[in-house]
Amino acid sequence: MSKDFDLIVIGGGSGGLAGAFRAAEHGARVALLEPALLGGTCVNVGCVPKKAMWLAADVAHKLQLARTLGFALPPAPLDWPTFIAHRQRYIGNIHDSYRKRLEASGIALLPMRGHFVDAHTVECHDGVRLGAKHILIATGGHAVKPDIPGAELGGVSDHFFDWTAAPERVAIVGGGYIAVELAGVLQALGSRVEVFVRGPRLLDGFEAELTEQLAEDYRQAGVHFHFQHRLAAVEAVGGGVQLRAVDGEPTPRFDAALFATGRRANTAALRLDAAGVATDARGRIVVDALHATNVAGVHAVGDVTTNLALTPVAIAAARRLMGRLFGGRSDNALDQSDIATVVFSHPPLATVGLTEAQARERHGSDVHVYRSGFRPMLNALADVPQRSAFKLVCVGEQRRVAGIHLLGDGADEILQGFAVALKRGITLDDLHETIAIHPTSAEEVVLMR
Ligand SMILES: Cc1cc2nc3c(=O)[nH]c(=O)nc-3n(C[C@H](O)[C@H](O)[C@H](O)COP(=O)(O)OP(=O)(O)OC[C@H]3O[C@@H](n4cnc5c(N)ncnc54)[C@H](O)[C@@H]3O)c2cc1C
Ligand SMILES: NC(=O)c1ccc[n+]([C@@H]2O[C@H](COP(=O)([O-])OP(=O)(O)OC[C@H]3O[C@@H](n4cnc5c(N)ncnc54)[C@H](O)[C@@H]3O)[C@@H](O)[C@H]2O)c1
Repeated sequence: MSKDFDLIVIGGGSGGLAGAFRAAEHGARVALLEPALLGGTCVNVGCVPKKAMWLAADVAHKLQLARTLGFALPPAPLDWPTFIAHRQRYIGNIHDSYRKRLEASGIALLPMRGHFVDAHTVECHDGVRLGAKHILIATGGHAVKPDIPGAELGGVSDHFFDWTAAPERVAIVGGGYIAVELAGVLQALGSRVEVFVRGPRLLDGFEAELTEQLAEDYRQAGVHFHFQHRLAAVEAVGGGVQLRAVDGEPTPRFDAALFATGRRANTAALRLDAAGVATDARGRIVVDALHATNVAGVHAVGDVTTNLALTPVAIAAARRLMGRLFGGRSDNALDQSDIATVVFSHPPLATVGLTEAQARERHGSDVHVYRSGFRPMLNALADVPQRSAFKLVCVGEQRRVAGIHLLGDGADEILQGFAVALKRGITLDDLHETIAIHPTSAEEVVLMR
């Protein structure tokens, strides 16, 4: 049996759903294949449950501050099952709203996997073949563990979201987004956390000064770091695990270990060769600025491609693409420069544009850096030492703002508006001409000199 559509979308995560909805808005007949829960990584085992856990950790921090400031609160450890019930209800509501929207948009949802038969035909898991002029691949990625003995004894972020209590002692391997975010949450919710980083620092690609400050904040909160750690094996010991380094040194026992060592594109099961779709050495689909693959009619967005692996990037790419395919827009490439991003650490680290090192590489000595270090009022009131660190990177005689890097409470919410300004090419003078909002942390951004 074969059924024809204008568009077949493989994968119902951030990019796939955005593409399906936008194509249907433009009047396209759309089929969407998704074998698992609607919303993909972000909704089910990524941004959403992660942010929920981050909020729980934030409440734990605030309770601690409240006690210091004189609120007569008894110790209040988190009851994980209660919180998880709230978290999952929230996620369930997202599933319901997607399902309703798919129905209302007339999108055919097929709850199964698909793979290519040729560039215009997808075979579903049940053998049904679908044909379409356009196919969008949006199959995302999955967490990978290092290829070392005992790796199966450790979990990945997906497993973290199944936990119903904080383990007493946790080892986290990795120094990127997920390692830093989960370390912060687990520490705040009562675990003793040790982080094993193979390099010399956290969060490569982020502003080094701020990541050093973040590591110091984590240390003060009780997190232990092991930089330049060369992991050789994970071993079972006394109902838990220990990590063994290349030099033979074993760690003490942990109740659980999590790998946060990167993700790989979900391309292996797509039979891309049947359509002739090219991938890079890491299995990611190669796309041009318009999200076209090397095969006419086959497109790809999101984590399955070489783009930045962030939900808003997948969504924006899919919407642009559908505008071009079905909305009559001709050149509709996504501008992927200066994408703002936040690491949901404690406190959060928000960044847009060039770091100082990147700016110096591009602009030599014509780089001007402005800093602000201060204690947010709540921390000062409670006599908590944690400070915020803001940094502006400007270039040229005009002092065009090329990078904004904010570490501190509220940074996650402050950055979005300044990211618009940076993309519009503002200068330091523009910031200075803006009257501050007082008393806030955000005002520091317009006062740095
Ligand atoms: C722990 C964690 C936290 C994160 N936090 C953030 C954050 O705070 N902010 C942010 O912007 N990004 C965050 N991300 C990244 C974000 O989740 C991804 O960038 C985003 O989900 C990518 O969307 P996607 O559509 O490309 O893929 P996905 O959302 O992964 O969706 C892919 C879908 O394709 C389906 N699929 C796979 N193979 C097939 C097949 N053969 N046939 C049919 N369907 C298939 C899968 O079941 C899945 O539902 C986080 C990621 C993780 C892991
Ligand atoms: N707040 C957010 O927006 C957010 C949060 C989580 C994830 N994400 C997205 O998901 C992606 C994946 O996150 P991630 O943290 O898994 O990846 P990542 O690329 O950010 O970090 C991976 C880390 O693992 C280390 N590593 C890799 N292989 C290793 C090995 N064999 N042994 C030891 N360490 C190893 C790397 O050095 C790096 O520190 C991110 O790059 C980001 O795009 C975004």
